[in-house]
Amino acid sequence: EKAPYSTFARDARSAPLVSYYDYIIVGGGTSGCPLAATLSQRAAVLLLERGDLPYSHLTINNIATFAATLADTSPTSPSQAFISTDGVINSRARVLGGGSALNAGFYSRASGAYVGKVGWDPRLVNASYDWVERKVVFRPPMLEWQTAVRDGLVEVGVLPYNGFTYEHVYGTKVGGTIFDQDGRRHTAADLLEYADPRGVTVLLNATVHQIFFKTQGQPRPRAHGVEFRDQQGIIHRAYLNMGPMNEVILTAGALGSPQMLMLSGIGPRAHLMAHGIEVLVDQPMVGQGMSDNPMNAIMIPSPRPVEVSLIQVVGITRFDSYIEAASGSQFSYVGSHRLAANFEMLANQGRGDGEARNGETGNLGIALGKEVCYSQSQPLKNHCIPFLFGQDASGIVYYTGLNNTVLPSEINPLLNPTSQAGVILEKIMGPLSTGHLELLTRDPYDNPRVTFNYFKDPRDLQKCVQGMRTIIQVIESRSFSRFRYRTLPVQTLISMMLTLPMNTRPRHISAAFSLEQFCIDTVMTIWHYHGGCQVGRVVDHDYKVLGVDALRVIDGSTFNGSPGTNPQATVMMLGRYMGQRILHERFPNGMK
Ligand SMILES: Cc1cc2nc3c(=O)[nH]c(=O)nc-3n(C[C@H](O)[C@H](O)[C@H](O)COP(=O)(O)OP(=O)(O)OC[C@H]3O[C@@H](n4cnc5c(N)ncnc54)[C@H](O)[C@@H]3O)c2cc1C
Repeated sequence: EKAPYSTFARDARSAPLVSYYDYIIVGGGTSGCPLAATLSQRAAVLLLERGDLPYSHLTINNIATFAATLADTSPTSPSQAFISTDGVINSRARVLGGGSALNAGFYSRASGAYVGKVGWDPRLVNASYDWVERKVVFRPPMLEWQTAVRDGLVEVGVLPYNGFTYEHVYGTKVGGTIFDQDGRRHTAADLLEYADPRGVTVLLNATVHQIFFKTQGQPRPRAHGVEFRDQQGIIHRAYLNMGPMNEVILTAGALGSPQMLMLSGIGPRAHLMAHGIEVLVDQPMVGQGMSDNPMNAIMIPSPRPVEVSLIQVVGITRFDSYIEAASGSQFSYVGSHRLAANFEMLANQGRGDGEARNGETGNLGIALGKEVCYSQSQPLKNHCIPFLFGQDASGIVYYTGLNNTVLPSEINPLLNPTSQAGVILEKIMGPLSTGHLELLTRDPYDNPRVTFNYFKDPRDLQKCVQGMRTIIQVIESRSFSRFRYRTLPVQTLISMMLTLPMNTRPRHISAAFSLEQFCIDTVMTIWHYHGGCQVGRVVDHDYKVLGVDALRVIDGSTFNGSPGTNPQATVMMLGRYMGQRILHERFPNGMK
């Protein structure tokens, strides 16, 4: 450790208009930070991040305010909301540390089989994981609610129980977390503490608009610099020093990296031309193979207090569904406290701003109100959600599932923030369903349009159904019984889920009875989206962009499948791993 990274990270407004480096890294995220720290040991590195320092945002720091960060949709939010064309509300990072500054903290390595399939060197992989773990990974506290989920998983046969381990092994385990014992978040930005401060410059609020290429006198286009803009819109240019080993490296994430390639002229010809972008390399695979592991969940109101916890336990099943859980006030799966607040406001007013539903009546004979439409609020603008609610004569708010099961608000954690609940969720491995990404505008600050095609492959749907069945068994297990109301059967919990504004997709009556339809209607993201610059399609096995020189992509956009149960361990590892490999290429005779 050489120095705290805040000593060499500064706002881009103070940067020179023109500067020169050996490596220019675009995106100070989960892989960009460890990569920059590693390369700085032997080269001059510029790391450009469009967001700010993570710890200047108070909500990032604290485990209890996980959802509040995602709910911040202001233009300077560290979390940039987007909705895929599938109608699933999602977030991408805009902050140093990237997704590791927003995420639920769970840390779990990729399997040996994954490492073998990708073709990584297992020794260097393990050393790189160790390097990450020494700085930012902790053992979670495992209090009562998480323990009940763990015991429930074991009771229903997700075996063996493997105790606390970072390894990816079948059965139930407790994994690592980037939240320390005080619930304080550590991020990939902390890995910059490994950097040599003389070798690295980190510029914040620096949005890269374009990569420059030399074409004259080159066998093929060669990256030689980037244009970035500071917060005031001032244009700066950074170029590579002379030298055959110097490179621009994209670490802008699964949305940012394919977007940046396209903005720089590498992508499908017709699409680039439609946006008036000069085509450098016609590369139809850029933006293809986008995948997001679907997440489905059941929320369980608890009669007893529960701890505030994010993911600590995982059940790794043999049918490729991973069961995880979170508890306490943050309710991550809704995606946003703001949605809950919107709903609460509308419910208390007893009206939505959408069309009224005609005189439907719940099973308690309460006249139910309207569906909730979001005409003002981002990111749900112009979306209606079939979310019915009503009030009885005493003014108590009720809400209803599609089969008209009415629950009083005191056991609805969304309406009653003081009540206690947890959520058990499942994510499917892979997934096999894929989609694509397209530019909407030429402004790198705007989100591209993304389609994930959740459950298009029926095998993904079957994994979801099996995962949901396991969740139901855990809820009904003896081990978990203290944390659920006996008066709320699972069927009611399922109905309750169908009322929550977790996505903008239509809900079907049959979803209350068919787990297939439930999976489709209530799909959410676990934010593990990846692809767009996949190995073998856009980059080679050394992560070099096909068809050009001096340009690599090293981040989640290169994955053909999400690694481990959750990807961040492997994304951070990959930054370190590739940093080491690039330095070995640069100094083949040794680092000294
Ligand atoms: C809410 C949430 C919860 C999650 N929970 C977990 C979890 O519990 N466990 C787990 O393992 N994983 C989790 N993940 C997933 C994990 O965090 C991501 O897969 C991982 O962080 C992706 O890393 P990356 O390096 O590919 O991209 P990122 O970390 O997103 O890095 C990309 C960086 O590039 C910057 N950038 C983009 N475009 C530009 C540009 N034009 N100019 C300059 N900078 C740019 C962005 O601001 C960002 O900082 C979660 C993710 C989210 C969002």
